[in-house]
Amino acid sequence: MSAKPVSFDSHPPHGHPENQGPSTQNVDRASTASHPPSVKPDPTTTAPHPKLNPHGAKGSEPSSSSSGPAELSDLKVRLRNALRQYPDFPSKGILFEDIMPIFSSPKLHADLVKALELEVRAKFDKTPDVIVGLESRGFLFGPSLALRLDAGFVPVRKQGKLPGKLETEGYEKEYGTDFFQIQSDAIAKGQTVLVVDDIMATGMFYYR
Ligand SMILES: O=P(O)(O)OC[C@H]1O[C@H](OP(=O)(O)OP(=O)(O)O)[C@H](O)[C@@H]1O
Ligand SMILES: Nc1ncnc2[nH]cnc12
Repeated sequence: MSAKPVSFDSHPPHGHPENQGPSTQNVDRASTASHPPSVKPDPTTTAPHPKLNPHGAKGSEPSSSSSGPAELSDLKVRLRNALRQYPDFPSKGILFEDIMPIFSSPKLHADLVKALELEVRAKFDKTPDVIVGLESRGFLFGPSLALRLDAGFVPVRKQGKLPGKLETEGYEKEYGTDFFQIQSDAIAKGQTVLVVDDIMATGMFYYR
């Protein structure tokens, strides 16, 4: 439905040409479910998209009466503060953003799904028919978001994992090369698709 990635975080991705400086997050702060992070104002929060349609297309009614731009920006602050940074992992020069503290907390996990739903509804005037999740960490986000949007879920997997007729595409990553595959009949002609993943690092997969 869009060739351009929609970033949950409005910072350019790590390693992207627009983001060669140090991380804007606290590298030495470790937050966990049992030690929740402090909430700071989010200077990167943007105004709601003009296409926001609260009564629009399929499955477009957010599931909470308190949802909206203010709730979304609050959720983004909490989620960003839950990330943990590991410098020089898995190799020197990489700042690894660990998303797992979000999933170890039921509250943050619920916040994440809610925020993704609100973001999609704010960004697009029609919800997607299919959510495509990229292995591995895209699988943490895709199925729960698909349920919230009344969409199907289709996996894109690393080479050699899917049976049947496949489409294959190679891509460069921040620390390596890999191949993605999808089943050829997984998406029907005319369906709108939203691709979901955990993080843009170099953005190579999206921008090439
Ligand atoms: O912006 P890019 O440079 O393209 O990098 C981002 C990609 O790299 C990671 O996948 P990876 O295959 O390393 O890990 P995973 O299997 O744990 O998801 C991450 O999950 C993104 O898919
Ligand atoms: N900097 C990074 N942090 C977390 N996951 C990644 N996958 C690729 N680059 C990454």
